[in-house]
Amino acid sequence: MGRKFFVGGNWKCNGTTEEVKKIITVLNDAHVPSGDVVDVVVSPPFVFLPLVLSLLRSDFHVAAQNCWVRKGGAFTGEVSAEMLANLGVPWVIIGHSERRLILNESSAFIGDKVAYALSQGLKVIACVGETLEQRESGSTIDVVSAQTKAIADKISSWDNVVLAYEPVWAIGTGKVATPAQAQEVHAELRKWLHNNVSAEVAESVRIIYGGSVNGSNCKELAGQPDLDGFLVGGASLKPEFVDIINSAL
Ligand SMILES: O=C(CO)COP(=O)(O)O
Repeated sequence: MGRKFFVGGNWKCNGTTEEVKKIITVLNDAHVPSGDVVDVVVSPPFVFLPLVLSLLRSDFHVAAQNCWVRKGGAFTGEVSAEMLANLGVPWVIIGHSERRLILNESSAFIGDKVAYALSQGLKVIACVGETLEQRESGSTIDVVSAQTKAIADKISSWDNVVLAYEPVWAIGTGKVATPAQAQEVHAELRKWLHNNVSAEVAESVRIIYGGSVNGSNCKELAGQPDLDGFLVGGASLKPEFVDIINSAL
């Protein structure tokens, strides 16, 4: 059984009600492969989740961009995994580099979050990726392996996890990883899973790429054997997101 292609759209901290409605209209009108061929998941800011849940076509799914690390309670400003489950949000993005680097979330904290979100029945898009400095010093594989280990240490099943490789130097920079650069890291991550989790998990877990993916570069990236889809930032707010979904074919 092959791995089903996965295309996520991370809207980050963008959008107004009117803009959200426009994006949804484009997505709802789009001709794309069936849900048997590709999983499409859009991730609006928390405040727009109910609107997106109510308007979005039923073959596309919704993700939150973060959630709290434990059960909710006295944690001002946080949104818990239970709340997302209660709202009917099936997916959550955890460990995005913007949270690791700007909000100082550690790998151990992210591992705890992934484990808690899974325990509440959510599916997780877990992100890893190296900075430019780390790439230039030759530590890319060590960095992404350690980030993956911090997650693997806390979870007992990878069934509901998609791993997103997002090199920090490629995010929002227009500097996309070459297909060969992406394939090399994806293959190493799969090897890490094989050696440290199991052969079955290595074979079945989808490893998706994020970082300056657009309608023009997606097809070549999608052709790489260990690349099972995308996590798209900027281009997920534009009609070309539909072209990226169609790169699944
Ligand atoms: O961070 C990303 C997706 O999570 C990628 O962002 P860009 O596609 O804007 O580079």
